Amino acid sequence: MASTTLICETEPWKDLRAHVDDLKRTHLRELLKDDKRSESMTVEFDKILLDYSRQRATLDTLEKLNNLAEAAHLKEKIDRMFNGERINTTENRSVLHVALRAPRDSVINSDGKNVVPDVWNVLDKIRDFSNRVRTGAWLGATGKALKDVVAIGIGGSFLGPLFVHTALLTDPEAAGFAKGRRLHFLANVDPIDVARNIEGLNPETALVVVVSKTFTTAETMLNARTLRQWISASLGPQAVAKHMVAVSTNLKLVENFGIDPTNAFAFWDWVGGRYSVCSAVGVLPLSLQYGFDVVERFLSGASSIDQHFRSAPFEKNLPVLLGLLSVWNVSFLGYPARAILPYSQALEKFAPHIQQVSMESNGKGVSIDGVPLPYEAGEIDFGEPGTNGQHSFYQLIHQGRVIPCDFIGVVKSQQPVYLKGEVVSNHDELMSNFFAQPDALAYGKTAEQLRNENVPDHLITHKTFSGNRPSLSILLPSLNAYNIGQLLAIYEHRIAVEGFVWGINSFDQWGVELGKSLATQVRKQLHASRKKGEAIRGFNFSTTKLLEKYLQASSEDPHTEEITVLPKT
Ligand SMILES: O=P(O)(O)OC[C@H]1O[C@](O)(CO)[C@@H](O)[C@@H]1O
Repeated sequence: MASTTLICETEPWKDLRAHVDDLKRTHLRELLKDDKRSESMTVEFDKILLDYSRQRATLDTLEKLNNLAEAAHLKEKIDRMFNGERINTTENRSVLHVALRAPRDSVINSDGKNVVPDVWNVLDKIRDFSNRVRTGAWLGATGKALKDVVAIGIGGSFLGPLFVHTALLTDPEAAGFAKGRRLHFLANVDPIDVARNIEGLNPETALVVVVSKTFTTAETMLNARTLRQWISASLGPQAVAKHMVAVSTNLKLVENFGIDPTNAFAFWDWVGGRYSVCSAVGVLPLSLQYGFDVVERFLSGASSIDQHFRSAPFEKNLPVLLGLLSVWNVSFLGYPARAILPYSQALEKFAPHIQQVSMESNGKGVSIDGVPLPYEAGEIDFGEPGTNGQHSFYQLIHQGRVIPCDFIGVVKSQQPVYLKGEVVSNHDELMSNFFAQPDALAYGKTAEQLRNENVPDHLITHKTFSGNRPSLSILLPSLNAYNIGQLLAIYEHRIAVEGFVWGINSFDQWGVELGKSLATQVRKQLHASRKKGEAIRGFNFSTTKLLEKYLQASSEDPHTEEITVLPKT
């Protein structure tokens, strides 16, 4: 299995390449006439329905994709991940986010050690701490209950928890447990984000959770120092112990920062940042807001998909099917992007989260063995909840670029409304669009149809829709904590499947390092120019001029004088 052969050199890849021409001769209008095909392109697991009949694929395509999975050793790679092997080779780490949501009695080994008891130790500690904060057994320095939590973190230490929080906000059960509490996220190093977060916030009732896997991320650490100052300026430095806690793999740095290690919640280097929402990264802030029991249901949902992913045959395996179809769309049909279109406002932060999971994982240019890829890996993910997206970028999807779409619908609304006298309930209105859009994309509208509708000749080409635009539909039974966990895990594993087939390392992210080190050089220059009037040196003409302009135009702003109290917004 340790082979350096690129997947594009295998027979199944070449076979799929040749097969593209067969597909080019068909139109989705034709493919969708075959009910048997459509029926076999529908899969259900744990009340989640996946319908991929609107993919530009035949049953033959699926068989060929299955051969590709075999050539890529997909099954072995999935097993190696679950077995805790160090599949993140460039960082020499195992990839075990599945252990974060494994039932208490399961055994998942990393380096011969069962990591599940460690996971549950932290979960128990979170259950206890969040209960104490929520019940008022843990109070702030002035004796007040802590009702506002500010989670500071960026990237994976932000986007996943934000997605889950946003999805739970309107879930009636979760909302009931969150009464009187607020959860805020501070991610951007832009001081505007600080200003927005502390607007209307009283440090006496605020708990700051610093979330950083490394505890070295520049943005997070500056924001943490900023809020530490906000707390000490108002309540005194001794208040920090009551008002700041941390989540990290680097407990030494947490202590150096001045946070009591007993108030630090650990995770492990076998959890990638973008796969960390099921660790204390997400579980702590979410438990503080909704209570641990709700979050535990979220973990169970993710775990149910983990088990399905590991054991279901590929033809019934949701993440595997989704992953293989994505490879088909990107590598063979040549579509570089994917639109994630949830028909639920509760999922408004799902696409931004998946953007990181997918694009940081699979945005790679070399194979896992370091060989430059002669094919593109990764895809551009973006999205908006329907129907907002329909009034924004759908025009491009319908008549411009071909972008495979994921339509995600929910059977039971979190907040049903049915007004007297209306034709349908508000949720049915929303879902009418969920059902209509995939067909509009697939079938399009022909000139002949338009003529039959007496559309004037000069508008025929403008109103013609080519159709033949692929999509898939995922229908969830509802959107409670359990289903939210399932949805998350389906996408996490789908993205891993894509990476496994492309033969890349989906679990490192060297690409973000260069920008970070160049920013360090700029930071030094800004300091030297502002404090010592040093000339700009070591940058190209363009950057030098931009820096000069910036320094000159902002010389009046508070860059040189240190402030001790944050300005009021
Ligand atoms: O949790 P940390 O260590 O602060 O890192 C934040 C983010 O920075 C990255 O390393 C790069 O964007 C992400 O992978 C990670 O989620």
